[in-house]
Formats: sequence, structure tokens, C-alpha cells
Amino acid sequence: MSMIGYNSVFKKDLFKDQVILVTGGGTGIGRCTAHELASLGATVIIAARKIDQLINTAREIELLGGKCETMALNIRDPKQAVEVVQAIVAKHGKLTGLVNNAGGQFRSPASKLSPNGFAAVVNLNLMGTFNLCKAAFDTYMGEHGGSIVNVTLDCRNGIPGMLHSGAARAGVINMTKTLAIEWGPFNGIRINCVSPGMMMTSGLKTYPEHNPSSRMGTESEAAAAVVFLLSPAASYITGINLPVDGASSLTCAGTYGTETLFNPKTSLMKPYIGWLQQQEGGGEEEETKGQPAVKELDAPEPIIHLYERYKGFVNGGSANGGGGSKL
Ligand SMILES: CCCCCCCCC/C=C/C(=O)SCCNC(=O)CCNC(=O)[C@H](O)C(C)(C)COP(=O)(O)OP(=O)(O)OC[C@H]1O[C@@H](n2cnc3c(N)ncnc32)[C@H](O)[C@@H]1OP(=O)(O)O
Ligand SMILES: NC(=O)C1=CN([C@@H]2O[C@H](COP(=O)(O)OP(=O)(O)OC[C@H]3O[C@@H](n4cnc5c(N)ncnc54)[C@H](OP(=O)(O)O)[C@@H]3O)[C@@H](O)[C@H]2O)C=CC1
Repeated sequence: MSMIGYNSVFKKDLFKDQVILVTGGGTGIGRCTAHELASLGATVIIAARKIDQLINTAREIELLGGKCETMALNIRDPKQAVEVVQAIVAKHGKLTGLVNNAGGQFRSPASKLSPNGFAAVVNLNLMGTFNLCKAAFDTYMGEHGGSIVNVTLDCRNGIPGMLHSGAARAGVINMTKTLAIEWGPFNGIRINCVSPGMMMTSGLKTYPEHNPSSRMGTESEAAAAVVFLLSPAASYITGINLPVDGASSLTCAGTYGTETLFNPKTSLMKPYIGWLQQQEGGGEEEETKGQPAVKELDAPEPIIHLYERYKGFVNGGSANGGGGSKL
């Protein structure tokens, strides 16, 4: 009798021996991504400006048996980007994956946006992503290959109230396509984007409540898409932009628009049961299956009844009573 052999892709050690840099990995989507990657065997380096957040996340991951290191980094500084990547390669001998997750913006009607304000957000999101891609290519990936995922933001139909970020993110998506073509021949470098819609993360604390597409996404749902594209399971996928938005970008007004084809109150879409939800359901101090429970450090407030509060913003006011807010 012949045996059937099948070498399945999705294994517990999918990222074994991989060294992956996640920018903005101390909080939100980046933090969830770091957890997922470490749980699949990767050595994860999380880098951002605030070291305390990074240390907390690294500690969580280590408590769960994963490998995680922290590095201070401002992605807007090309010199720091090179230094961080060089330090990783000097220590580990490689950098097989890069998740450009760090980013953000402030809210402002286009009419009130200064050239400086526009430039600051483009520098952060577009230049910052370029800085890390370039450093990874020059230092390691150009010679050895690798996989890159850029976390952007749904900008398909424009982003009213965030002109600068929409322009920067559209730039990242286009840059991703070009790099997929130019860098593919360099040992099969792959580069893709994930475009989250409205995700219920710590990053939303300063944004108006808003929900055009039946429900918010979760950090886990964005992270899962990032991990898939980064992984060998996506070995023939490069140059794409994967929306993770519950189809809101397909509506006439997009994720951030003022109209919706969905009724938030009647949605049948269930949230992905991922890491964040397990924490919320499992109790903060409980021990589960011999593993120490991980405390949610900066869980967002529940965000509901969002649409009404957003309505006035694009006409020049703010939906939640103040101007754009800065973290
Ligand atoms: C729409 C609803 C959709 C509703 C839906 C919205 C959904 C969004 C979902 C997305 C969620 C996330 O991204 S989660 C990520 C959350 N985190 C963030 O967004 C924080 C990101 N912020 C930052 O990193 C920074 O603040 C950043 C934006 C890059 C600016 O940093 P800088 O240090 O360079 O800023 P500065 O040097 O102080 O200022 C540079 C110029 O920018 C201007 N500027 C800076 N902050 C400003 C502010 N809050 N409001 C106005 N203007 C500001 C200054 O006035 C300066 O211009 P002049 O005065 O002319 O000199
Ligand atoms: N939440 C949402 O609804 C959506 C989020 N996004 C995008 O997803 C990504 C993750 O966001 P989210 O998890 O929600 O929010 P968070 O605010 O939790 O994450 C943003 C991270 O980026 C880091 N960061 C910001 N600026 C810099 C910088 N100059 N250099 C290095 N790191 C920096 C921050 O750390 P520190 O301040 O310590 O540097 C923080 O960890 C962002 O690019 C965001 O714009 C896109 C669509 C929707």
C-alpha cells in the first residue's frame, strides 16, 4: 500500500529560524503581530520610540515562551533605520522579515493643513517605510532575500479629514508594487501591503468613534493578514495590497466616508477570535493551561455607536469636540 505524503505549509514552527523586525511592535497591531510571529517560532525584534511599551510587550512574549528583543527607533530617521538593521544582522546573522507597521497621523480638514503638517505625516508613513525597506535591502535582503509587509490604511476612496495620510499610504502601496518588481529578482524578495479599515486598537484613542461597515476590526484580524503575507504560505504572492476591512472599502464612501451600505446594528459578522479577545474573555489574572495569563496593558475602550459622532468632521469641525489630536 502506498503512503500519501503531504508537506503542509501551516506548521507550528512556520517561522522557525526567522528573524523579523516589527516597527511599532510595542502596541496595537504591531504588538499582536509580534505575538503571532513569536508563537510560530520567530525571533522578533520590536522597535519604536517609546521603550517602555516595547519592554512590556517583549516581556509578555517571553512569558509565553517566545523570543523577543527591543530596540529604540524613529523610523523617520534613515540613519537610525540603517543602524537598527545593521545591529540585528550583526547579532543574529540575518533579517528574514520586516513588518513596517509604525505609523499614524493627526486629523485635519485639508483646508486647515499646513505644508509642514502634510510633510510630517508623509515623512512618517511614506519616508519611514522607505527608510526601513532600503536599510533591509542594503544590509541583508538584497543578497539573501526576505519578506516585507507594509501596514498602511484604507485609502482606496480617499480619506476625508486625513489628506496627508491618504496620500502617504497610497504612496506606500504604489512603492510596494514597484519594489515587488524591482526586488523580486534579488533572491525572491517579496513585498506586500495590508490595509486595515477601522480597527479597534490602542491607536484609536484619539480618533472619533466611527463605524461605517457593520463592525470594527480587531488587532488580531490585521495581524493575521500580516503574518500570512509574511510567511512561506504566501510564497507566490508579492506586490499586492490586502484590505482587512470587512468590505468597507467596497462601499461607495469607503471606510472613512459619511455614508454606508451597511447597517451597523444588524451586522451578522462575528469578530475573529484572536489574541485580544481571548484576553478579554479569559480574565486578567487567570492561569490557563499552565501558561501565565497575559494582562492587556492598554486595551482600548469599547468603541460603539460611532457613526453619528464623525459626521461633522469633514466640514471643518471635529467629530469629538476637539481638533486633530497628537499622541
Ligand atoms: C477624519 C476622521 C476619520 C475617522 C477615521 C479615522 C481612522 C484612522 C485610523 C487610523 C488609526 C491610526 O493610524 S492608529 C496610530 C495612532 N497614532 C498616531 O496617529 C500618532 C501619530 N502622530 C505622530 O506620530 C506625530 O504627531 C506626527 C503626526 C508625525 C507629527 O509629528 P511631529 O513631531 O513632526 O510634529 P510637529 O513637528 O510638532 O509638527 C509638524 C507640523 O504638523 C502639525 N501638526 C502636528 N500635530 C498636529 C495636530 N494634532 N493637529 C494639527 N496639526 C498638527 C504642526 O502644527 C506642524 O505644522 P506647522 O504648525 O505648520 O509647523
Ligand atoms: N487602528 C486603526 O484603525 C488603523 C491603524 N492603521 C495603521 O496601522 C498601524 C498600527 O496602528 P495601531 O496599532 O492601530 O496604532 P498604535 O498607535 O498602537 O501603533 C502605532 C505604533 O507606531 C509607533 N510609531 C509611531 N511613530 C513612530 C516613529 N516615528 N518611529 C517608530 N515608531 C513609531 C508607535 O510607537 P512609539 O510611539 O513608541 O514610537 C506605535 O507603537 C499604523 O501604521 C496605523 O496608522 C491603519 C488603519 C486603521
